[in-house]
Amino acid sequence: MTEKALRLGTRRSKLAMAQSGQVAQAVSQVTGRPVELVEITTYGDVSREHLAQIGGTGVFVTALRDALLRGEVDFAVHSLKDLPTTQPETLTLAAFPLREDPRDVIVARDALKLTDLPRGARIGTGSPRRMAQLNAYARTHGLDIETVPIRGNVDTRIGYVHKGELDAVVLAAAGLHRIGRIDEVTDFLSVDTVLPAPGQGALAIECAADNADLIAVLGELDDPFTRAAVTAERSLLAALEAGCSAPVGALADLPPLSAPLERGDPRADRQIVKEMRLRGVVGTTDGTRTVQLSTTGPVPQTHDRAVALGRELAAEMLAQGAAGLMGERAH
Ligand SMILES: NCc1[nH]cc(CCC(=O)O)c1CC(=O)O
Repeated sequence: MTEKALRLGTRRSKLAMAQSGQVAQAVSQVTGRPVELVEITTYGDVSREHLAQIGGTGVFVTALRDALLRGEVDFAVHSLKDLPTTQPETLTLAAFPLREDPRDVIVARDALKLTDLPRGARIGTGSPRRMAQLNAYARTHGLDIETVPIRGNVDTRIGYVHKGELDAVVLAAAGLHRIGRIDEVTDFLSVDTVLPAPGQGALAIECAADNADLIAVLGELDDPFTRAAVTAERSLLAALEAGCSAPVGALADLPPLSAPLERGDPRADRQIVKEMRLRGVVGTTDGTRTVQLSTTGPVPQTHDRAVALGRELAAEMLAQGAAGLMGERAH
């Protein structure tokens, strides 16, 4: 007997199709059921011009969630960094699969790295978070660069470099990896230089909150460390009351080791490493003022502890004046 296919609702952008396809394969493997992609088209897909005005990625998330709530699809895959921090009660994030590389990267002309860019180099990014941190880095490291606001999908953005309109653009490693263009990266930016967006590099698999059977099978794709990390990062973002386009960077990862690793050292095993470091940053887009803090402790073992970790770091950031740096928004 052939089992009925599970329906995965997806946007039709190249990135969305790539990540939905990858998750579809994984889900089909754990469930033994075929997974069928159902393309959800929104006004935002039809008109890029209007997307800026109607509110960025929010429209896509809303359209996917409407399809889930109407029962037209069984589950959906989101780029976590594009997902609002408020979760509707009727829907559940059933799995956070193992996170992809969370770093931001540069695609530059002539294989240039960030520190090789010539005086006056123009770097394209529409993200106030990236602008703030790149400009702050430039100020403290004697780099003379200009951040230029751009928008559009990954192809469009890389196109600015190929056409010679910009010296470099900033993108997420994860997106390039998923669409098979990671080879075009000319510099992987250290997270000490640019902290990624909360949830960057992670996907979230969402389904109806009352579908216990589906939640259970999707849960097999969940990576507990990824879940703890992104929950803390998104809690930090929510506590800073920042919109998705605000200049907030956050990353929870393994803390640096106090001593170099030897071959066979058990600390290399993530199961044995029990510590997590959470870092957060906010700054003005011109890079003149930033508040960056970090905290290290045991990997939170429950949702509530991960949420508390993010809130605590946000509270410390607010106490150091973070709120005053968050007035700016992307256009
Ligand atoms: N805002 C666009 C977006 N949303 C998710 C990704 C891919 C990276 C990810 O999944 O975190 C990107 C592209 C980018 O920032 O370069």
